[in-house]
Amino acid sequence: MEKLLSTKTDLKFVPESYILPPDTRPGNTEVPFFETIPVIDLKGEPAQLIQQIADASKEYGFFQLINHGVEEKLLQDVLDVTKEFFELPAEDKATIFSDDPKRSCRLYTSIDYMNEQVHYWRDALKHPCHPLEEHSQFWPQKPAQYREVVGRYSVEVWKLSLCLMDLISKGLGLEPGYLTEMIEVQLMSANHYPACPDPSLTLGLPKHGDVDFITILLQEMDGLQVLKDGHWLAIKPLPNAFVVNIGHTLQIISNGKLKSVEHRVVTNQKLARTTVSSFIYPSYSRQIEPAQVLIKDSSLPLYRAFIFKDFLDTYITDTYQRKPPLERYKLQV
Ligand SMILES: O=C(O)CCC(=O)C(=O)O
Ligand SMILES: [Fe+2]
Repeated sequence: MEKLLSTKTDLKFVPESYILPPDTRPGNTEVPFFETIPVIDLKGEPAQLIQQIADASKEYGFFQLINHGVEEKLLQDVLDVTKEFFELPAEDKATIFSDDPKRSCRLYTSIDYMNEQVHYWRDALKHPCHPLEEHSQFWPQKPAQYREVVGRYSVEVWKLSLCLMDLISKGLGLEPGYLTEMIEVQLMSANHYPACPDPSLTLGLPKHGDVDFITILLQEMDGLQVLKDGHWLAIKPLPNAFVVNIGHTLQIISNGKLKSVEHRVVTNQKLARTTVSSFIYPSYSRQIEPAQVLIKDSSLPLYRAFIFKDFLDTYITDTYQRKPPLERYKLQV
């Protein structure tokens, strides 16, 4: 509990255990904005919308989404309530703090604090969301409006995920419902990156790709950076937009057509940053493999079949050892 960054006040220097080795330190965190990442209007003309999402997912693995139908007031309320959560007194946060990654609803810090060599400059509150009636009873009781606000938000994000899965299925030429039928799990992570005395030495999150189908990120200030042709570029915060990115599982199902792109989070010397990531998964027991239609159309499968739960396990081990997590599933073609 005393490990949480949000309960430490007045940090004047970066503690030794957060200083990254020179080869993974960000150094200068001021990088150019990624101006070419598409900004897609969900209210656009359907055929064009399908094409825009397909193109963005193939070329960049990232896009920003506007006119997505989630009310602005709700977006602000979610950011406010999550910020309030991290500002709660230590004794309130202690009730939900846990080092055990198997606990489904928990507050923790960094990634794997007990086992990692260097810590990351992030506290996180993580819990499942869908279906709401199964999960919201385990969410934090404070702030008083947390369950109500995050509950409404989760339902909206789930609806948006179904809509995006439908558009992505169509863009890939898969039969209707192919991807919507596969998604079952929605996990939310509220991330809090406090101001850091020296951002050149630390990261909020290291370079990684997401393991899921898609991630829907709510954010209001910069800090997220994407790797493009060996260079880091910053995602520009757009008011009320979502940042959407393709995860490893969708890269596999699309037989490599859609890209899961590596990204990281840098810290800020003056300002704390709070973001909300929603991860969309299949069921843990689901078999994952490249869609047959895409193989018939094009070439050979690039990945072998596996059970999603097993992939989650190897993703975690590989990521800790800084090995590319898709490598062990690749077929020789
Ligand atoms: O907080 C962010 O900007 C991104 C978080 C992220 O990459 C993740 O949760 O996987
Ligand atoms: Fe991520």
